[in-house]
Amino acid sequence: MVEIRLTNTLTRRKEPLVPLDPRNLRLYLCGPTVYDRAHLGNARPVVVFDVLYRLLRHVYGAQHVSYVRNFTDVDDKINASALARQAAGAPGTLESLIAERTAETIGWYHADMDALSALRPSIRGEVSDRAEPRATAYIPQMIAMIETLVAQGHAYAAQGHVLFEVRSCPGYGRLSGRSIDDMIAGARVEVAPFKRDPMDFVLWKPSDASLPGWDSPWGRGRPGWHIECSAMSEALLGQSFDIHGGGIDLQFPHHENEIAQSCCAHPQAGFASIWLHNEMLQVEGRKMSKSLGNFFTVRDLLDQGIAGEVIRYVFLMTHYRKPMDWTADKVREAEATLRRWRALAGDAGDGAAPDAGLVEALADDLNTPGALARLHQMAREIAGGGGTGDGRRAVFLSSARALGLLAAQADQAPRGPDLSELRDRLQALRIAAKASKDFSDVDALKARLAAAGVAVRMTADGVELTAGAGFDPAAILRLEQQP
Ligand SMILES: Nc1ncnc2c1ncn2[C@@H]1O[C@H](COP(=O)(O)OP(=O)(O)OP(=O)(O)O)[C@@H](O)[C@H]1O
Ligand SMILES: [Zn+2]
Repeated sequence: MVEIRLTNTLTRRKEPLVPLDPRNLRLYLCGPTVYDRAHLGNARPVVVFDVLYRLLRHVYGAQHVSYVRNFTDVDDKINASALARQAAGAPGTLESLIAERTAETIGWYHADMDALSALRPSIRGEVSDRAEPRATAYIPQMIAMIETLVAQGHAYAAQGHVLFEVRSCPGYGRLSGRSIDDMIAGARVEVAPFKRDPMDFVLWKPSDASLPGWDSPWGRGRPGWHIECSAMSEALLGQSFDIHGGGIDLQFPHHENEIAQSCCAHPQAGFASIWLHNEMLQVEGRKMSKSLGNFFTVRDLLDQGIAGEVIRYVFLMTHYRKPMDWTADKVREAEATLRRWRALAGDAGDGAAPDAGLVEALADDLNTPGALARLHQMAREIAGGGGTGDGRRAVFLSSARALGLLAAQADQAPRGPDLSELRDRLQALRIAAKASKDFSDVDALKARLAAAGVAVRMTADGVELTAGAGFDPAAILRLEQQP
């Protein structure tokens, strides 16, 4: 079996991946906060971890890999953006504005990441909403974990908040490699009267009547960001799992705090064995970020006619542990290469095993530049002729596909009817209607879905859409394009 080696941020070494359970290799990636389109930087971890996910599926088998990537759909940035839209005159309650926006953003995220040929997360190979948990669906688990931390003396309640007491956690700072005192000196920690120590961070905070909130032992409130991932990873992957990932910007404080919470709640468990972090996509030497305003979205590039596969290739050109820039030269190189490679692969058959040298490059800490170099070499050999052309072309094609490149046209076209965006929209309208007692928008969308051959079933926890007889994809497309 191929030995996979990964650089573990926790130990700062390249280490062999030793699965806790080879029949269920478990991977958690911190997903997006859903209030806006993903920018190109947000797509880098998705592509990097998709390469890892594909490699794990190749080595261990798709049913033996679980990949969970969450949606953070409760967050102060989401609240602030909904409040701003309300202030600008958008109709509806804050709750309905938030529900609409998070559902819409999740639909955009899926469409954009699908365009980059990123496989959807799955649990033991099964793609479902469970593999992409929304934080708001796991509030009871978060409350239970906070209660455990309070009971074990690692957290305290004060003025409607619950704070994690950082100095109660022996290994705190190990992931980021800093002492608590250095962190206080270097970080912009929020000093607040209810904190015993400025480093203590929020597990739970109070919500006034105008903000989303849930009942808890500490009053109506909402979770802090860090506890979301600790609770969701435990619920779906267990107290110990193999790999936890994200961008390097999450190393501190988000991941340091996740470790503190999970390891103090379950001192006998290991939490994540390997911490894997991708470096940043930069613009003129600075991280591309919403707050700096130096960003463009994946959708902007797709709309300019740059193929998702080209964006993916540009990411693969740089090793994940190095910062990178997006340049027009790289785009030209990717487009020319992919055009040549498609022509070379021609009608090669599917199903060959990928080249061992390429798999070896990926197993060596996801060396994607090395894997691309191997593909270039294979392409030169095929172009140079030689008798066994067909077999070589089949290996070339499956090797490119191991990297998520040269997908079959059928894979790129939407597979069957994807009704998730419309389902999310109907659900958002329904939440809004419950608040406003005006169901006319819900009824109108239901009628249009029925006319397009879609059966609608409303249950206590959600909406189910199924394509029935008379399903009309063109009508669905028109519905999707209507605001
Ligand atoms: N410039 C970047 N390069 C690579 N990864 C990034 C970049 N910016 C954010 N990420 C990663 O994107 C993922 C989603 O993060 P999230 O939705 O919280 O974005 P964000 O941090 O709010 O973005 P921003 O920093 O622009 O506000 C995280 O894993 C984060 O590390
Ligand atoms: Zn997280």
